[in-house]
Amino acid sequence: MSVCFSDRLTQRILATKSVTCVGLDPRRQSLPQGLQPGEGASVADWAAGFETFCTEIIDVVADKVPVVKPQAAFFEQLGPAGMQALHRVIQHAHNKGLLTILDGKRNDIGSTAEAYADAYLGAGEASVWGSDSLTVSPYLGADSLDPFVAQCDRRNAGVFVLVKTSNPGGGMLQDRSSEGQSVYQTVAAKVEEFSSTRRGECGFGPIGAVVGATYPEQLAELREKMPSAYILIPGFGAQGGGAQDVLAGFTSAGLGAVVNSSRHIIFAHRRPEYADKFGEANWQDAVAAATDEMNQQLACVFGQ
Ligand SMILES: O=C(O)c1cc(=O)[nH]c(=O)n1[C@@H]1O[C@H](COP(=O)(O)O)[C@@H](O)[C@H]1O
Repeated sequence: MSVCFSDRLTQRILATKSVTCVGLDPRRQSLPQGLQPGEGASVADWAAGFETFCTEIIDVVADKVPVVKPQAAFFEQLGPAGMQALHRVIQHAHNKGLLTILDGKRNDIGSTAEAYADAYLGAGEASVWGSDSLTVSPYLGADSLDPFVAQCDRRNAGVFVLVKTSNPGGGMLQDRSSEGQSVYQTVAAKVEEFSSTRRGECGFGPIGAVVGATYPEQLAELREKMPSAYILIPGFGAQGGGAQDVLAGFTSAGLGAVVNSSRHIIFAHRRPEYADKFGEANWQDAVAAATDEMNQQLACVFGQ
């Protein structure tokens, strides 16, 4: 890959006029009936169902959004068959021109983190996964992030470091203060340090941050503290975040962030407002409608 991750993301955002990230979180019990393999099905049957589900979603949203975020956990639940499905889902997204954020929230001590970085962000035959970017945890310290940053440099990959997560309990650690600074502020400063020396043409670097839509005040604060970092904003839709909550994450040109929604888009056929209109058999149309709706709700970021 010859172009910086942040520039590739920016190009896709401008081309699609969308800041929506569609989260691929396949859950057995929520799959459309037609894709549920039935009683006594093997994990391989479920993996096939997940793969069909995710690739069909990709086909629907490929021209509507810049990026998709497969959540590794749901594929890992299915063992090797699930991991192979995940691999093919990532490839399918790339074949359709989408960027990928693999949501694995990985990390370990530096020497092991190197293996994670190589596994998920490596290139060609060296990597089974070859994702464009990966979510990573900062809780083993700055040296644990170095291998991921090195991989960003080597391969023009990207990472999103957990800074202020969307869940209610995240504050237990992230809001803790010492020496006048909270943990999330300390992590944000590190992210900015990494990205500020690696800015692409768009003005942002490849080391991004995760900040939940459920914390709009902190999002505004963190946008200011990390002017060089792309922000992945989860928590839109099913977790209660709305367009007004995420506005502060963007620059006046509508750049610098992408907003993830998983359940509200991929299982839109189960939402009352779409269930009657499309029915379960037309779940792909519900995905398209929910994606269009989110794009419309977020169109305001371009006109701030
Ligand atoms: O890293 C993430 O993507 C993430 C971070 C965070 O703070 N909160 C959060 O919800 N996520 C992920 O974003 C997705 C949210 O899914 P929905 O609540 O269904 O939109 C899930 O895959 C979560 O694992």
